[in-house]
Amino acid sequence: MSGAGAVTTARPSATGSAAAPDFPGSTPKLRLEHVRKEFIVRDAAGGRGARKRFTAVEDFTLDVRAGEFLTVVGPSGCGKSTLLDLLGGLTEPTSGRILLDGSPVTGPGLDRGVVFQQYALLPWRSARANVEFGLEAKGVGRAARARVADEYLDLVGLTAFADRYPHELSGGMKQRVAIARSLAFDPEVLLMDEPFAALDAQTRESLQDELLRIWRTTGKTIVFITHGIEESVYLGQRVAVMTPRPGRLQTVIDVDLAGAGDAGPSGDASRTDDGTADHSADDTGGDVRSSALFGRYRHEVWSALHGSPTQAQGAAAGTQEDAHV
Ligand SMILES: Nc1ncnc2c1ncn2[C@@H]1O[C@H](COP(=O)(O)OP(=O)(O)OP(=O)(O)O)[C@@H](O)[C@H]1O
Repeated sequence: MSGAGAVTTARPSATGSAAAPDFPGSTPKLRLEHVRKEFIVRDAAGGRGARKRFTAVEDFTLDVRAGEFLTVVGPSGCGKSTLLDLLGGLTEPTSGRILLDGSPVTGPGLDRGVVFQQYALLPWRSARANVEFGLEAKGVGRAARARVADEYLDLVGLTAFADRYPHELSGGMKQRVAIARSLAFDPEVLLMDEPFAALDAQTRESLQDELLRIWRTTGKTIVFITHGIEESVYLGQRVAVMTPRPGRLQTVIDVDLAGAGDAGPSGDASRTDDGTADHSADDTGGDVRSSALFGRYRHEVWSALHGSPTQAQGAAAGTQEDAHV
């Protein structure tokens, strides 16, 4: 672990180079290799019926190791959701490839759970029945479904609300159900697209802590999209910073919050083996988000998002990115 103050661990993106592995010697859980995504959109300037190519994601190369918590941060419209859709197999790259355990992703699968900003719960089903949904698709029997659903509702602290319907739950509770539903069919990877963006600040912070606890309990690989700098630093072991559209990988910042928010002279209140914030520190008075170390990481991500050389290059190249078709 790096000592407090040793913040800068960013590396430049692999843009334009051969896709060298981020973790030599081991197969990454997920690998994005020179991924580019274009959409065909209407071209208002080109006359009636004209279309043009629109590049949302450009030459994106990144490995995610098994059990890692990776956050992806970038400005609005930079292609974050597009990237998550690609990882989920909901859409295909225009060029480049995406590998899961070394095999190309060809579509959605039960090996990946997706949690969206909108809870996407079925309104006519109770919380338990919503969590059971993915298990039905997997052919799990009724009794086993109910048992697994209750286990995951317990994990997200909703045992007492298992029989409630979505309209009877708060926003935070609905998102907890959505997380339980994604975890219940035991995917190896959890893909989360700004899942807490619609929640108030206090609920968001408590769900961030819950998610870290769940991640530590389950050992899932998590890719978490956000436009919140603080959220990216608080949750991620690494923060992948994207440029404005077309989204390229600007840089990856390693985060080690070990020791941040230390509560007392012992200095161990928030130490974790994985370097992410330990919410239990809050119980002892530690406040990770207010620590100087957290502030330095936040500034580092902020600096990468603003005034980056790649941003200027992207703007300069803008006229070439939207080719007519
Ligand atoms: N199906 C589509 N067809 C055409 N353009 C699309 C499509 N999906 C996304 N885009 C465009 O691609 C760009 C990236 O969109 P995306 O939703 O991935 O960005 P984002 O970073 O998630 O944005 P936000 O933070 O605002 O949610 C946007 O300019 C968007 O308009």
